[in-house]
Amino acid sequence: MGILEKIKEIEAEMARTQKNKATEYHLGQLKARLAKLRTELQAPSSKGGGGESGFEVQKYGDGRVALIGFPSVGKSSLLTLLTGTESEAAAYEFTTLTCIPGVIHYNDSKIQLLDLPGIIEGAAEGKGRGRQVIAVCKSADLLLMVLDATKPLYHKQILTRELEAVGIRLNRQPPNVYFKKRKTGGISINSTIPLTHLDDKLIQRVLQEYKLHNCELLFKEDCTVDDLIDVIEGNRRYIKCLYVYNKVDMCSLEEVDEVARWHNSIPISCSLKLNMDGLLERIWDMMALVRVYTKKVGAKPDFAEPVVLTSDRGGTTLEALCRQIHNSMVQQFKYALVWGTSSKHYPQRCGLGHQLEDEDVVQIVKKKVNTGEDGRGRFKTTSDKPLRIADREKKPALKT
Ligand SMILES: Nc1nc2c(ncn2[C@@H]2O[C@H](COP(=O)(O)OP(=O)(O)OP(=O)(O)O)[C@@H](O)[C@H]2O)c(=O)[nH]1
Repeated sequence: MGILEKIKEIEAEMARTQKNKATEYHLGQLKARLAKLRTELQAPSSKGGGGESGFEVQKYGDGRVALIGFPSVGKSSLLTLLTGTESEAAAYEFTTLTCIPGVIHYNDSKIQLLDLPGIIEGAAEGKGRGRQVIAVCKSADLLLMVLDATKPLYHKQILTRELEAVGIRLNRQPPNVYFKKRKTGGISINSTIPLTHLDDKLIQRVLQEYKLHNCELLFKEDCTVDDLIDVIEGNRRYIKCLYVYNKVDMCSLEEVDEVARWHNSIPISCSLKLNMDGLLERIWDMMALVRVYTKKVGAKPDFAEPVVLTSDRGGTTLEALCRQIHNSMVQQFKYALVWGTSSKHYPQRCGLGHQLEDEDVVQIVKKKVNTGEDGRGRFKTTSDKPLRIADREKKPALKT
């Protein structure tokens, strides 16, 4: 029996099993088995896995945003509007067949925007180009789920389910659980808070399914069995998602007003270029990019080209800034003077752990290089020993 058939069989069994206290353990075990099979399905060796030409686009800019949605919802039209990159848009479905990249220039930053082929129900199991599209989605910092405002609302649920099936969690934080596999010592389960959805027996059943006989689990929040499976699988991607309702030019004012009030949702119209500024603002807010302007001693800050930091990739500390400039900068770093909202006074003298905020100005002061005269008439070398004249004469002449 193939993986897909096994998945179908488990899904059917779960659908016909009544949910009650007595079946809870069996259902937990089935969920774990399903998660294992889905992970197997994602493996590059399995049929349809891995990359496909046209989908591997190099990362560019300060962050990556991917457009995901059903066919003909207006993804290509949106890419063209936001980036100026031509992506074929037509009234028929599946116009876009590969990954088309564009760049949004906003607030001195460059954000890569990817137009992807439309996906259909069953994408997670390899229907259409679903697997390739989803693989690209996993590499994005933000997803724009483009939905047709004139189509039924359950489209959002179908897409979310497809993404969940491949381990993408939208607008959620990883469960606060410490999990470590061990070689010996048996299973240790602890929690700092009462668990209302899990008990020892259910946890043991899930661990059994994964053949885990020696491990440590510490729950720091009230988790469900799905959270526990996510923690054990360890390959989940937690991505922010903005729900973009396009084609609102065909909706009534009341409907547009309602959409605008939903959480993480924004109404737009590509045809009428409606709310494009609002969309860019929301993308910017959700990406949470931090622009830092560097400055040399006695000079004005370089406002033309900021160093852009993100909390997801590398963090927003002074250390992350140093690493972005050059890896050796962390070793050379003595302290930094910071002007901006993150500093208590102007300028504030800060260490590597200081958290920077958007539009801060930073002047990095490096440690003194250990060469030259040390002020007492001695020559210093890196080993801090005086350089003898004999040593200096031994040095080879510079080649011209
Ligand atoms: N009324 C209306 N039509 C729109 C809007 N945006 C796009 N369309 C139309 O919707 C159709 C599909 O647009 P595309 O941009 O090709 O959609 P897509 O999601 O890229 O489609 P695929 O490539 O098949 O995935 C085109 O005929 C567009 O003119 C809009 O805001 N309002």
